[in-house]
Amino acid sequence: MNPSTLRIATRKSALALWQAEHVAALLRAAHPGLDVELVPLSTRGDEILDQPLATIGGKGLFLKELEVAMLEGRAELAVHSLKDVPAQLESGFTLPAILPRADAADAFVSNHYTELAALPCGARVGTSSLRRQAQLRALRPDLVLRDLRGNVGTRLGKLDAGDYDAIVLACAGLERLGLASRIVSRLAAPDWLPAPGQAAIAIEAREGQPAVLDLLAALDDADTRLTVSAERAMNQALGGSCTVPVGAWCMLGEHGLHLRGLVGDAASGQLLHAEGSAPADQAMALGEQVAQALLAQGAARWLQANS
Ligand SMILES: NCc1[nH]cc(CCC(=O)O)c1CC(=O)O
Repeated sequence: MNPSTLRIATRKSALALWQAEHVAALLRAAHPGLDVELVPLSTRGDEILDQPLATIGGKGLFLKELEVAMLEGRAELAVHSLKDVPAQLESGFTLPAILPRADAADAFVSNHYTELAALPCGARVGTSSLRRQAQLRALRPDLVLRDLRGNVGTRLGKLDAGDYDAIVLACAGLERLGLASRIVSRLAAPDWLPAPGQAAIAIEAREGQPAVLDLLAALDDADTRLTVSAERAMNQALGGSCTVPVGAWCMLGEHGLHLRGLVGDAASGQLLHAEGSAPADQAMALGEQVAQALLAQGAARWLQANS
């Protein structure tokens, strides 16, 4: 029997609510007559704001409460930023749809400087992401990196208050919130790598409910699924979560998939790079192959130090 209502569990941040509303609108358009509602919830990841994310640890910090809501029958699906979704899902859950990817680049955001290279020696740059810190240190060892947590609006507020000379955010998040004008320049591949899955929105649901999964699968974008699968397979083979300094960027072209990966050390700014190509149906194997190439260069010591 087809469900007549779908309830979407979502975090309450402006970005999460935008993404959940976006999915709701797409579901209503794909399935006229279907009733789609939002179920906004607080998660541990939203509440622990006084510690750097990397030290709180715990994969899926933003997912748990949403998964509990699905297990308790308070929601049929959850909407996430794919980069916040651990490579290994909780058992019993699946991702029936991955939406077409937005701009996966990071954004250099500043009120005084036009790009990273224009920052004066010793400038204060805000980011709590180890991946961003490692790449910033590699390019500009002279910068003073400072932790910066909170949702997108909070981070921009701290920049505007003068706490930082520049901050780094995801372009996709700024664009979704109507804040694209804050993007001063892009930090993009191949010089700079995003997080695995960055800029893709994922729908999570429980396995074993074919009628619901069918409705959700209507929103899946096959090409995005392929590229992010390679990125996530690489991250998983590195034992990664969003708290380790791993960057990945996969492109799909006429000749198949091309994946670039990096593992960095946020403290020293040392980076290890690897890349590889494979036919489009070999996304998982490509991810594992690039991960092996990074491990062969000694990536494991940094991954362990941060797990
Ligand atoms: N870590 C929070 C988070 N998770 C997803 C995005 C951006 C949107 C996306 O990547 O889809 C952001 C904000 C940011 O990193 O600036």
